[in-house]
Amino acid sequence: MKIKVGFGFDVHQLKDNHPFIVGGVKLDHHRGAFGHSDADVLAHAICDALLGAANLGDIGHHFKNTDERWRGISSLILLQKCVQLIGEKGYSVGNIDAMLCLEAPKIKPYIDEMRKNIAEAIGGDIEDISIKATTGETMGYVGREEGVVAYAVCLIQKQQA
Ligand SMILES: Nc1ccn([C@@H]2O[C@H](COP(=O)(O)O)[C@@H](O)[C@H]2O)c(=O)n1
Ligand SMILES: C[C@@]1(CO)OP(=O)(O)OP(=O)(O)OC[C@H]1O
Repeated sequence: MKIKVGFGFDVHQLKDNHPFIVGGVKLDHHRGAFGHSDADVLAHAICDALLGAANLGDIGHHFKNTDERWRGISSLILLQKCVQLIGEKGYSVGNIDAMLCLEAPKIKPYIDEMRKNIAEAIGGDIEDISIKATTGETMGYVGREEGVVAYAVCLIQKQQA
């Protein structure tokens, strides 16, 4: 078995009266993430972790933010496409561990739905998807609610030829 590790990071600007989609869940909040797609920071960090593990570049390389096909798209679809891309190199997803940095809202009540959405998108087991969160303790752009950040690591695996 060949096992590889990947790391992903993403940040999106927060704006008033904007939808806030994280892990495919629409959060109930007065501010939301701005981007070309649905700006799902968690899905994007996971995409980058998967692509990085397979040495396939990053999300912007595969899904350009000037391409009208991706405008407003659910990032769970982009995640499915990343799983297809690593699949073409013979890899499947082992596990994912992610960290969200956002001041508000509290995401604890949404975490299981996010894990389910991510697991469905990658065609994996919810037990292999971990999502955690921390605030910025009122400091920096996270603390001022100017932005939202996500980090993700993953393992991917394939049988040795
Ligand atoms: N947006 C968030 C941020 C944090 N949590 C949960 O609260 C705990 C305490 O947060 P700290 O920033 O003080 O570390 C943290 O362990 C998370 O479980 C959250 O649900 N949503
Ligand atoms: C996902 C893409 C493509 O719609 O756009 P955004 O939603 O702006 O997100 P970003 O994290 O900048 O990643 C890459 C993009 O090309």
